[in-house]
Amino acid sequence: MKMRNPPVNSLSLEFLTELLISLEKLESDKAFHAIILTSDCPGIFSAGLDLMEMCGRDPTHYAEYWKAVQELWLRFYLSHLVVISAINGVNAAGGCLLALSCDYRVLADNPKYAMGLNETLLGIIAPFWFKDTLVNTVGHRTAERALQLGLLFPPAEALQVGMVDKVVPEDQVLSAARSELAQWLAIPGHARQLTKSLMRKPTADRLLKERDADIQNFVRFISRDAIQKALRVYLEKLKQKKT
Ligand SMILES: CC/C=C\C/C=C\C/C=C\C=C\CC(=O)SCCNC(=O)CCNC(=O)[C@H](O)C(C)(C)COP(=O)(O)OP(=O)(O)OC[C@H]1O[C@@H](n2cnc3c(N)ncnc32)[C@H](O)[C@@H]1OP(=O)(O)O
Repeated sequence: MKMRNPPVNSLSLEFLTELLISLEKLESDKAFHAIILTSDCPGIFSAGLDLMEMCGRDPTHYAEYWKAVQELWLRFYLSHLVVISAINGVNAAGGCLLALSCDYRVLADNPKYAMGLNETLLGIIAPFWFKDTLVNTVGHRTAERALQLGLLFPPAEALQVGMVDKVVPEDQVLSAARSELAQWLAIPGHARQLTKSLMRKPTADRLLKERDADIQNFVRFISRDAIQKALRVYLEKLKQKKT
C-alpha cells in the first residue's frame, strides 16, 4: 500500500477514508495475507494528521474527522493481516501512529527521516490511545520522555529505543520489509492472528469502550481558542520556512 497524498501525505479526512477503504478491501479478500505500508511522496512517509482538518472548522467536522482517525487506527492496529511499514521518509505524529500500529517497522537510514509523536511541539496532547500504542512499543519511561518533549527520533535513535525494528540503506527499505514478511507468513495464520489479538485487544478495547467520550474530548479540546491559535501559529511557521 503506497500512500500518495502530496505534498506530505497529511492524513486528511478524504485520505483517511481512502486508506480505510483500501485496507477493508484487502482484508476481505482471502487471497491477501499481508500489507507493506510505504509512501509514494519522496522523503516523506507522513506529516501526520492534516492540520487543516483541525483548524477553523466547526464541531461537527471535528467530530467526523476524529471518528475517522479512530476508525483507521482500530482497523490497522487490529488487522488480521501481517502489516509491515517500510518507512521511507520523515514521519510525524499521526503518521508515526500508523507505523506504530504495524507488526514490524523498517526505517530508511537517512538522518532527515525522523519519527515520533511530536504533538506537544504543536501545543496539543497525544490522546491516550496514541500514548498506549507508543508505550506498548518502547516502554513507559522512553514513551514518557518522548511524549513530553515531542521527540522526533532520527534512525539510529529510533532503532535504539525500539521505535523501529530495523534500519537499512534507503534503497533497501522495501526489500528488507519483504524479507521480514517471509518469517511472519511462515507462522500458521490462525495462531499468529489470535496471538496478535491477545496482545492488542486490551489497548484497543480501552478506546472502543470510550469512543464517544474520546470524540467529545477531542472536539472540546481542539475548539478552544488557545489551541486554535497554537495550531495557526504552527501552520504559519511551516509556511514561513519557505520564505
Ligand atoms: C484532552 C485531550 C483530548 C483529545 C486529544 C487532543 C488533541 C489531539 C489532537 C491532535 C493530534 C494530532 C496528531 C498530528 O498528527 S498533528 C500533525 C503533526 N505533524 C507535524 O508536526 C508535521 C508538520 N510538517 C512538517 O514538519 C513538514 O511539513 C515536513 C517535515 C513533513 C515536510 O517538510 P517539507 O519542507 O518537505 O514541506 P513543507 O513545506 O513543510 O510542507 C508542504 C506543505 O504541506 C503543509 N503541511 C505540512 N504538514 C502538514 C500537516 N500535518 N497538515 C496540513 N498541512 C501540512 C505545509 O504547510 C505546506 O503547505 P503550503 O505548501 O505552504 O501551503
